[in-house]
Amino acid sequence: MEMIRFDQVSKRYPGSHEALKGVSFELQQGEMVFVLGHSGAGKSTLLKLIAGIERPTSGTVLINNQNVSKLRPAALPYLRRKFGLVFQDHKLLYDRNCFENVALPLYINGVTGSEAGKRIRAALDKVGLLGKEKAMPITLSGGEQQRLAIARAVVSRPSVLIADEPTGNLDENYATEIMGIFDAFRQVGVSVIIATHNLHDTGDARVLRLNQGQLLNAEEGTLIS
Ligand SMILES: Nc1ncnc2c1ncn2[C@@H]1O[C@H](COP(=O)(O)OP(=O)(O)OP(=O)(O)O)[C@@H](O)[C@H]1O
Repeated sequence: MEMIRFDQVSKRYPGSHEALKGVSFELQQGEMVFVLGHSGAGKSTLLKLIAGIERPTSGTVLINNQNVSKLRPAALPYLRRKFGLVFQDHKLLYDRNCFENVALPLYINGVTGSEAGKRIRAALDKVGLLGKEKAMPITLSGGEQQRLAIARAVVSRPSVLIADEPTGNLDENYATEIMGIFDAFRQVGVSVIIATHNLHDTGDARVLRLNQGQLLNAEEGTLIS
C-alpha cells in the first residue's frame, strides 16, 4: 500500500507565484527518497505539504489514503505524529541539555517518567550521542547537533522521517555520517524523505527532481547546482 500520494498538486502562496505545479508521485512505506532541485525549486514546499504544515491550492495529498485537506483540524496532530522532522537550522533549545531536547516531543505527547527515559536514551544511542545526555547543545559540533535533532525527530517513533537540507552546512565527513544514520532508519522500515541541493551518493534511493515547481523525470537530466 502506498503511504504518500500526490495527485496533480499545486501550491501558490498568497501574493506569490506557484511554488509547485501539477506534482504527482507515490511513495511506499520504507522507501528512501531524495528531493533535488535548485534554490526555490519547491523542495521545502513539497515537504511541508507531506507533513500537513501547508495545504495544496489544488490537487490532493493522500497520506495512508487520507486526504490531508479534508482532515478535521483536530485530526492533524495525529497525522503529524507519523512524521519526524529535521531542519537544517536544527531548532534545538540551547538552554536545555541533550536529554531535555530529545524529551520535548514525548512530554508534549504525555509520555514521561521511566518510559520517556528509556526512549530518549534509545534515540540518543541510535545517533551515537548516548554519552552526551547532560551536555548542552552549544558544546556539540555541528554534526553532533544535527544528530541530536535527528534523535529528537525519531524519539516518537515516526513512520516517516522528513529532512530539509539536513547536511546543508556540514562538512563532507559529517554529511556522510548523517546519511548513514538515515539509511539505518530506512533499513528498519522508516520512510525517509530528504530535500537537498547538495550532491550525495543517492545509492539505490529514489530521486524526485524539481525544477521551478515541476517534477522532472530522472532522465531529463540533472539540476543539481
Ligand atoms: N511562506 C511563503 N510565502 C510566499 N512564498 C513562499 C513561501 N514559502 C516559499 N515561497 C516561495 O515558493 C517558492 C519555493 O520555495 P521553497 O522554499 O519550497 O523552495 P526550495 O526548493 O526549498 O528552496 P531552498 O533550497 O532555497 O530552500 C520560492 O519561490 C519561494 O520564494
